[in-house]
Amino acid sequence: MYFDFFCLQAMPSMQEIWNAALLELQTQLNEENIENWFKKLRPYECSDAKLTLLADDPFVRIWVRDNYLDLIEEAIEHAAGQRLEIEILDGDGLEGEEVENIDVDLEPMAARSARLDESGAQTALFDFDSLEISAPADLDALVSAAGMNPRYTFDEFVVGSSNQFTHAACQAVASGSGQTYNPLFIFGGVGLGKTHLLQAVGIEMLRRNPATRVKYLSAEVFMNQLIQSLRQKTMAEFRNQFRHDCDLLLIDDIQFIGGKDSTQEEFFHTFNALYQSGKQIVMTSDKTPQELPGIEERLASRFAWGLIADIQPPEIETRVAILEKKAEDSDLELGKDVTMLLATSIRSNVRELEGTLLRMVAQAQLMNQPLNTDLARQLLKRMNIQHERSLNVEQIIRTVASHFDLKASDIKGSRRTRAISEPRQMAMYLSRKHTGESYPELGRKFGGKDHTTVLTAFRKIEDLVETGNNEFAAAIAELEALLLR
Ligand SMILES: Nc1ncnc2c1ncn2[C@@H]1O[C@H](COP(=O)(O)OP(=O)(O)OP(=O)(O)O)[C@@H](O)[C@H]1O
Repeated sequence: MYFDFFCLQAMPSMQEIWNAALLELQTQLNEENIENWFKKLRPYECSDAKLTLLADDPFVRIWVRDNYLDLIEEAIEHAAGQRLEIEILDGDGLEGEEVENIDVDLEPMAARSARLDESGAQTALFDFDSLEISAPADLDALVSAAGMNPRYTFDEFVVGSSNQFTHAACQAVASGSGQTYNPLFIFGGVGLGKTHLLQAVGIEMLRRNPATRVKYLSAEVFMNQLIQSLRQKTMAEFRNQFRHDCDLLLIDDIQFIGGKDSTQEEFFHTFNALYQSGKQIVMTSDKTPQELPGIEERLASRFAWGLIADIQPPEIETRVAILEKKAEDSDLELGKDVTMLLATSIRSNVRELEGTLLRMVAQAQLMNQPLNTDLARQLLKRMNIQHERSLNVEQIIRTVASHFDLKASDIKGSRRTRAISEPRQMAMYLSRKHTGESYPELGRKFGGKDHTTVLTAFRKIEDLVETGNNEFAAAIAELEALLLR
């Protein structure tokens, strides 16, 4: 067997293969992972087909086997030049080679690869530009190891006018075409998808190049790690991990460092070091840099050097699309009426929208009932969620009348020409659906009609909309868009 190990024309030892694999893993996983799992393994035996590693701690053995085996196999394949089966055995009582110095060279693999390519003198073993993560499971492992949620991808994000600018900026950064957007500063209200987009940048960069050293953390975690490093006198390592061992820094909720002077001081130097070496920084916040309370001017001005992008609460079409996507992803069947009811009840927080949907579905299942609008309305009431803006019958009558060039008195009157009776029936349908008032009460509000007239109108329009009658469905959708905006 011939190993091309870091361009040295010699057979590498089992220890060298393991060291090289660890070096590659170091470029993909954070230090904590390396310390907790990989430094606790040692190579034991190597044949043409198999490399055996030992772990003294049974938990480490099981955890690594269940979570990182694919990654190890890939790293070993790159190091050894061929695929080997990896086996992890209980090391208790077995002698293995101690792994002493895996930090032989902290220069990132990608940089090493590029330097060697440029010189042309040698062939680099690792070509990260062409390195593709084949199985999504590998990407998921990288993403989880970086502390991110594999679900927070661009694909899972529903784009609407409230977030399309920020979404586009994030995509530009992730594809490397947004080099002037440094830093990218995302701000917006609670639960609107800031963290989702922030992590989507990291996930996309890892997908494009698994060797990217992505650091994702909240500003609070940054501060906690800083305090711990000060206590444990490990500041050099703390600084290194952010200032040098990082290609992309994703900081969530930067507003947290407001008023925390030492954290701001440290972050200021981290920011400068990364910025000067051309490394991308993306931050999220609940306010613009200038509005952040307790943030030093020198930091606030730096935050505004690149691009500031905001996320607004989603408009009705986006709320509906988000609900449909979440329902589809969870294999849930959600009627159009229920979707609309939820989308009109929760307007300003996507997290709440998503959470309420899942709770409602779970409760309907527990009660063994289909999730129709009546049950959904009851559940919303029980969850103490009111329509954020409640519609009343008068408003609906006026809106329908003006949409069809009629007067409110036509809708409430008794003329039965089609041009009037159809809009009247639609107004009755919308009133029942969006106010939930009883049929007799609605009859009174529609000019003293019998409750069966309202009931018949409601059922007729509901039927037409559900069976996909385009003319009626389109008219109702237009009216709802007008009423619920
Ligand atoms: N446009 C969207 N498409 C799909 N899912 C979304 C969208 N916006 C938000 N979400 C979902 O809503 C939830 C909350 O989003 P996220 O945590 O990113 O909000 P945030 O703005 O960071 O909130 P906070 O201000 O509380 O930190 C997540 O599950 C996210 O996937």
